[in-house]
Amino acid sequence: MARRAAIIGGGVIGGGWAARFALMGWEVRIFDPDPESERKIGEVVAGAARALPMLYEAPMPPRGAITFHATIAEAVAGADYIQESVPERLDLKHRVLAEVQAHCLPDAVIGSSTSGFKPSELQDGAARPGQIVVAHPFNPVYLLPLAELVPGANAAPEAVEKAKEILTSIGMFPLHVRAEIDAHIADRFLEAVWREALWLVKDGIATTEEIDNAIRYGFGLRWAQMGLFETYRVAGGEAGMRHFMAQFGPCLAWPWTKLTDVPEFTDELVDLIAGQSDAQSGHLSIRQLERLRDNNLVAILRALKGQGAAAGLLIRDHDDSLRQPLEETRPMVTVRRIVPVDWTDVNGHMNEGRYGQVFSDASEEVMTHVGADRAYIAAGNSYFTAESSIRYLAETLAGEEIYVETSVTLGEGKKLRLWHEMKRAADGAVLATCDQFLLHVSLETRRSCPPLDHVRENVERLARAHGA
Ligand SMILES: NC(=O)C1=CN([C@@H]2O[C@H](COP(=O)(O)OP(=O)(O)OC[C@H]3O[C@@H](n4cnc5c(N)ncnc54)[C@H](O)[C@@H]3O)[C@@H](O)[C@H]2O)C=CC1
Ligand SMILES: C[N+](C)(C)CC(=O)CC(=O)[O-]
Repeated sequence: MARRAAIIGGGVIGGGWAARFALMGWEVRIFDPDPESERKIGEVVAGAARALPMLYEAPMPPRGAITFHATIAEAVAGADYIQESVPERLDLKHRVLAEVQAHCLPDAVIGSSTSGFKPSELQDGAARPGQIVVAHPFNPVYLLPLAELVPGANAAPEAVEKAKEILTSIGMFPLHVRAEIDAHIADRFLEAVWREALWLVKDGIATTEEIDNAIRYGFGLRWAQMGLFETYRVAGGEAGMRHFMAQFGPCLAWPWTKLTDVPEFTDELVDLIAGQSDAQSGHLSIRQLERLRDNNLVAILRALKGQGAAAGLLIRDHDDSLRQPLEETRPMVTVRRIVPVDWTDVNGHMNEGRYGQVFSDASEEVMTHVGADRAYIAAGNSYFTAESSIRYLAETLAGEEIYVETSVTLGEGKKLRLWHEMKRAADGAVLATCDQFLLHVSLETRRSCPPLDHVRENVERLARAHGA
């Protein structure tokens, strides 16, 4: 049975949480007094359903149901995990948390999305302070894995462990923040960057667009893959961090930054920033910007996944955990996936090279299933493709769900022949076929040779079952 999450407050952040939980197979119950919330969350979920599955090669779990409820009591009933995402006001958060605790299971985890409040401030006066933690996410919650998990001194260790288990299971990276401070780790950092950016605009040094360019063409790219310290270690050359600090440390005493001096938040400053932002991006709607952002994030995260680096490594491991063993149907469904944005070409459809990749993934699934898995390959045996013939029958677009049906048409000694049909999930249309001939090889001699007995027997059994 699907696990149940409750989302209290379904705005930008609550909607993102709802989408991530539902797309990871959780039943989601939402409470938000805004009469428009169902429509707004529907739009966030639609964007998430397009973007999140593109990060994965494995099929996503069946999507959990999202339902809307008239009271907090109804929404939190029976929930394992509750995420509070109401506006950033302490009195409101206290009232909502009290209502949640009056009706939820005593061993449910209650996470708060608060960007700035400390957990002890939220736990203050609570019926069961040990149940409440800060789980601070990043927008868009359905794509960015980080959740700062701040328990403070009062959260129960079981609640912290349970929160880590649940956040990890939905593909997030719970960063355990050991000491509670205002704004946790990441927002403290972001506020410093924001403060400097406001000064630069206010002083007429740079426009909003120039500042964005300074980030996205340069250090923003470095931060996504190495963060700050590893980046600067490399910048110190062979002598590393010590040299970097000796060379640049003294600059901190120079008047390069405004340090903690905050610009006055006047209507004039708001008009200046909002006006420049309109000039920079006003030709695009927020939904268009969200789509652009999501496409770029998917492409960046997939590139990092290919490298097994930073957040990409987390997604790769999560992807592995979502894989299900192949079922011996006739034919076998060897691939089920969403076509990611970075697979399309100038014609706006899936590039022909990616068809080869899909069929290669399908044959790898067959190999794993018959016992020619990673351990078998590491021991020096494998299959190489000797010939494949692909027919491209229909266009395939980014975001479409596809699957491959595979039959073993020949399994005889070192010969293995597979017939793949790639289909569109929406209507079952055949998009492409592939007739693939593989030879078993020794990785030592790089020449063909018979497979080990268990692999040969499995291949022969499948060929008999599937018929020529
Ligand atoms: N927007 C952002 O970039 C981020 C915000 N956060 C945090 O997430 C929380 C929510 O922020 P947003 O989603 O941006 O705000 P938002 O204004 O988009 O959404 C807040 C939602 O709470 C609902 N709400 C108001 N009173 C409520 C009540 N009594 N019970 C249930 N729902 C109620 C509103 O109708 C609204 O839909 C805040 O604590 C914020 O600090 C965290 C990370 C990023
Ligand atoms: C602006 N903010 C403080 C609400 C931002 C966050 O809390 C995290 C984010 O997504 O940038």
